[in-house]
Amino acid sequence: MFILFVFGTLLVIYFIHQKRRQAKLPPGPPRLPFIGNLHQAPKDAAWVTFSQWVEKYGPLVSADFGGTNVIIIGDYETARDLLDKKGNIYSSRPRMVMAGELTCGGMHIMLRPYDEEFLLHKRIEATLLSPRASACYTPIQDLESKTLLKNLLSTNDFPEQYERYSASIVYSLAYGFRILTGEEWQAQAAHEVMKNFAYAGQVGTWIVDALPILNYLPTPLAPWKKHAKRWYQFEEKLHMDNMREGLKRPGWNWSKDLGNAKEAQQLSNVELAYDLGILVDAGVETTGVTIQCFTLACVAYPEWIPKAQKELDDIVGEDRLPTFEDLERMPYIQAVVEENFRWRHLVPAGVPHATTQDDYYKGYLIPKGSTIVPLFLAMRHDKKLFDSPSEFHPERWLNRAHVSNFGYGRRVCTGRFIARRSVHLGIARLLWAFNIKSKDGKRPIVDESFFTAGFVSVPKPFEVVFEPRDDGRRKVIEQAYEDADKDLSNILDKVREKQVTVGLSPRA
Ligand code: HEM
Repeated sequence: MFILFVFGTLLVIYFIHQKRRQAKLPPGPPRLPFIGNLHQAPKDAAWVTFSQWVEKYGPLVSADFGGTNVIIIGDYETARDLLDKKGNIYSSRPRMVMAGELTCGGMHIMLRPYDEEFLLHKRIEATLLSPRASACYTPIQDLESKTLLKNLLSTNDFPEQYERYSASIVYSLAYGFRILTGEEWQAQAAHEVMKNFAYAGQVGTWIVDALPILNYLPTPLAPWKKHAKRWYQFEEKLHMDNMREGLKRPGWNWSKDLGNAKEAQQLSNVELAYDLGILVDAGVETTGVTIQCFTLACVAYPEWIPKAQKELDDIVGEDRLPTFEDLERMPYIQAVVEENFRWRHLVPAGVPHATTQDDYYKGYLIPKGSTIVPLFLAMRHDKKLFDSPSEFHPERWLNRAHVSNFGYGRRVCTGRFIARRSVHLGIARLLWAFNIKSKDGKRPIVDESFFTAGFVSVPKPFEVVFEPRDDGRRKVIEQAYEDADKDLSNILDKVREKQVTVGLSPRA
């Protein structure tokens, strides 16, 4: 009887404490006892429901998904105040048992908690991804974008061509070999890895993500462990095979450089292979899908294209391709790139962060362990900042400071200096070379249903014709490709030399 009384009292105290804490949380949809908002947790296209909540409750929303406190950030100001300025609190990641711990063995840098180990891996990679190092990789982007244009003279299959472009840049850097067709076994296996990862990370699919304690169960009672083990083994083999290949290839590359890092000596080969493998995976889909969105904007809102092409023609002329140096002098093309990121970001719900201690913001409590959703879609379609946000208007960016397209604070995308150049040069050269038109001559109506609903949201298939703007340009493309140095080891050694010239000390 006494025990029951004590237990009951503790329960009442607990509920009063919870209620008090809840009262201090940011506003949000009403919660049910015990499950909170679990019944409203979106399985797909979470950004749609979250954006409705932001519209209703304001730029800081809280929800409770079965005990996980979720804080949704719906405008740039709040994102900067919390994720950038309070990076010491907001830089961890939510725990993902199935995707992070089991499928990737805890070695996926994007899913690592913010701790000493994460910082060690970040430091080792930083040398390869710094602004100065990234600026040395332009000869690879130059070759791959020439290859992209040449291929688009004979095919309109742009999603595959963009993926080849993005993949070949990072494979060249990481492993010293190019992706020439996309049919290579490494590219195919990488697809399998990304598919498995997406499935492993699917919200609401794995009970162990809701109840991590279940992970202590032995494998016969935990069927998810069998899937995860198979996926882990497949991915580990791919990353290890690629790294071994990279070490054998002639010329400088990341596999050799990373392996020689002083701090790398305390890491196993598998950890190093994972660091490289994740960088490569992170670079493929992101860059390719970003340029797909640009292509969709070309056919859905073509009004801006003549202005962009005029700027290209004024600065570059008809007889050569745009270069990296030209990009600096083309504010309209820069505005196109910026608008492209705003109009449709490939991760509309952003990549979640997590808090490592309680925090207060404008009187609201943000509890330790909260999942923080930087809701890119709501920020980019904020009507206070952008008129008719669903339309594509590069003009918005001509007199406005650019915003972050690569995340926030201490978890900001480490590949952004490479990615931005790949996207920028790719877009400038495509616009210089082609009239990009929809195949049936109609403008597609682009709304949410035009995009897939997974974590990475991709335009659904649409048909486009890449028509060289004139015969002279066709010849320029063919000649530029013909004349390009295609000896990758030679290019990589030049990349290395360039690094030395700008004062860097390559480790291989
Ligand atoms: C257009 C292309 C790209 C876009 C739009 C993009 C975007 C992002 C975003 C939004 C994040 C999450 C940031 C945050 O949590 O606040 C991220 C993380 C990351 N990105 Fe990118 N990215 C791109 C290309 C790349 C490339 C080329 C690489 C590697 C070479 C790369 C490597 C990474 C890594 C390693 C992380 C995890 C950082 C961490 O957790 O600390 N990304 N990226």
